[in-house]
Amino acid sequence: MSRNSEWQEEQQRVNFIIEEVKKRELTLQEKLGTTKEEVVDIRKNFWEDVTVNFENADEAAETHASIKQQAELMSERERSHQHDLKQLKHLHKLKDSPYFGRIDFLENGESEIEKVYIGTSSFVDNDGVDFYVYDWRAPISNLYYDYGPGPGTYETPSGAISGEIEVKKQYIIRQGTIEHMFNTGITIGDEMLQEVLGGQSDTQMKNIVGTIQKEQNQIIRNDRGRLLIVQGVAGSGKTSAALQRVAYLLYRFRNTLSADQIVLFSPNPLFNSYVSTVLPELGEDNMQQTTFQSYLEYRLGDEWTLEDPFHQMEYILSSSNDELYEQQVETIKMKSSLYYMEQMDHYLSKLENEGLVFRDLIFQGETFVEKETIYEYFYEIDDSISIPNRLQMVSEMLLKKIRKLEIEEREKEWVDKEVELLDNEILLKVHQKVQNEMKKDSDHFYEYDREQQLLRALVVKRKCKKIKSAVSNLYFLDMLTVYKQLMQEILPANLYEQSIKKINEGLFPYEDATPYLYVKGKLEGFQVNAKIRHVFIDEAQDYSPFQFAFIKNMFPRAKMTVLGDKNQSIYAHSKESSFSALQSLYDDGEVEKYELTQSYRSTRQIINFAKKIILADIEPFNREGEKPLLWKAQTKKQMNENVIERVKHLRRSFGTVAIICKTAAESKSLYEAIYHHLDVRLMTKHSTGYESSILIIPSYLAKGVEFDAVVVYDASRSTYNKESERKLLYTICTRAMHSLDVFYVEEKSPLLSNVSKETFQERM
Ligand SMILES: Nc1ncnc2c1ncn2[C@@H]1O[C@H](COP(=O)(O)OP(=O)(O)OP(=O)(O)O)[C@@H](O)[C@H]1O
Repeated sequence: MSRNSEWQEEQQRVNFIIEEVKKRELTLQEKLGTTKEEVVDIRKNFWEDVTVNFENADEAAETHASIKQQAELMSERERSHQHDLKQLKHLHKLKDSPYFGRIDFLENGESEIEKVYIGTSSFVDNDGVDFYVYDWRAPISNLYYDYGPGPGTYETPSGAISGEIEVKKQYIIRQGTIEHMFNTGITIGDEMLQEVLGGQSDTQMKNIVGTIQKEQNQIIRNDRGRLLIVQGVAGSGKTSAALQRVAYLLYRFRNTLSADQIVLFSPNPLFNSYVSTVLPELGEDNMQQTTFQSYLEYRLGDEWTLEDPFHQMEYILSSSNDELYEQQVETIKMKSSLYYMEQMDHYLSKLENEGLVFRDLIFQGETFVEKETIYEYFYEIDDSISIPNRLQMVSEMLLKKIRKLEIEEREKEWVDKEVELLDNEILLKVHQKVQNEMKKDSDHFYEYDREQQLLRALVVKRKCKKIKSAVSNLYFLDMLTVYKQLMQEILPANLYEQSIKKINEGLFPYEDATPYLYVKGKLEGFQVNAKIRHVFIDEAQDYSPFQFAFIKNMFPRAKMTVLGDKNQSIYAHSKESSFSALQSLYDDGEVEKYELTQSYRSTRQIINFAKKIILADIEPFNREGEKPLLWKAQTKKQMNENVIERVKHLRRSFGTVAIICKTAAESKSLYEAIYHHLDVRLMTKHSTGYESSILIIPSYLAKGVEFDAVVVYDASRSTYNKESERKLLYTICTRAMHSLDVFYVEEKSPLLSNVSKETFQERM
């Protein structure tokens, strides 16, 4: 068949499918209208359609059954309505681009080749027999991602199916028109990827279902194991694989798993919004998204104002002259190790027999129960009972005491005064209550006395509310002192003193938050989240072993997918061994590991430059661009002028140009220096999104995100000179898709000394 007539035939099929989709949309819209009316109708007539009669037990049971039946009918209609709405969303997407791939598959033992078209969701003919389009997550679609032409096998619930793939094709269809069509081999074609990756960056991440690579597909579809670890170089598609994996799991386990049972921990709010459109674009609901910081804040409640990790980061990146700097870094490292957790466990086990610290219980400004008494109560309880259970028992004991106190207090003088201060509304309510009582019981003693009795009880009850809730929430345990004592026991004296000083300054140090919550959980009982079935941790190299262990503990029923790049770890607590520490928390058979070495984001020239910074093994994708430019200036003023000119030039070709500074302080001062000359936007830790434009952004906030052009600001010896900043510099450079410029004053950073001259061009 000539290429032209083949193209025409394919376009005709696309037209046919789109017509069918439109028809289905109409039918569905009509159905949706009817279901909606039905639901409104059921709601309106709910009480008319049930027979309500509570005269005797039989009638009541019948009433109950009738209400239940009616409620079930309504929720069934509502479910069907939701299902149809989702279906409509899928159809809407198919109308624009019904599919992106095709394989012609001859199943062993069959004589007819099946043409399997693959798109973002399935579309079946009216009889429900023929698949016009298969969902990319359907078992048969796996052939498309895992094989080229030749033999292929896919798994189904009833066993493996093998056969021969005769043809493998890819399409780019936009607004119903085939724009590109290729025959392709095992890797999903270079042409297609060139087309996708060569485009301009987006302020929102795109789905990659049309071009998922074989090694990414393994990660997306793996449903074995409890822990899946992905170590992948910058731009290798870890985040993409994670998001498509969420979509896959929602499809594969659609009867038992919903989006709100999945949580993604992401590095910062900007990243959160950057990835938030991928799942809706695939017709799925978004999973829960949070940052570890927000999660800690939520867990700490109002008890503390938590230092944010970026505050810590600013200190680490800009205060190396501080005399306590080394000590501070050492403390952070110590508190993030599993060794610290073990030491804590050891200390906590000693508390079984002695050493917990309590607070006096105060009522009306006076000590009601002394802490020593609470201590005695606690340690008198059988020590075979766990600490959380013993604390509960003490709490109940104290509540009993408070109830007794309540009765005694009613007779006290202070109550008279408080009764007088009660507002009229309450007086009226109590009066009415007494009137009602008197109707039922004529024998009742005097109305006035009864009213007084109730009012006094009410006043005392109100006064005791606070102390009762404090006791129920175990505030009589002095957690902070326990935690301080524990640090004193475990840490060397100098680190201990510094830690105490930091806590006393008012902000709760970030490095203490997880250990503190761990101790609290161990003593008071963990409030675990058993609803969550999958936890995803992106940029996982930035989590400490302690934090991993904590997350595992908090989500006991969840499987974990952990994605990171050891070469991008930028926090003081990060360790190369973080992943192996995490692995050590699982049995060998529970862990699945993958490595991604091919980078898709940046041009070959950018990767060749960046990989020399860390001497890593990265395969660039075959996409060409300009060599990075290194701009030398004699003064800072000149560097700023160079940046302004270059950015103006870049902006003519690119949508988003990011000027990446080392710290937030530097970003701000650059912004102030250049905003009169350039239309720039300053990104801060509070930024949740951006439009295609010129941005100034601190290094650590650019994590996980990408830009058309990156300008590395001030890569001078004076700014980047510590070995610990090597990975940061690498991370910054790998944010660039098409163009990279590095600016410095006088002498470039020694961290660039391994980068060979052939990989860049110099400018003065
Ligand atoms: N199979 C693919 N098809 C098309 N684009 C892809 C594919 N894999 C990755 N990409 C693109 O490569 C870029 C990098 O992907 P992603 O952000 O997922 O990588 P990452 O490994 O999380 O990166 P980093 O660790 O550097 O933040 C994105 O633009 C993504 O769309």
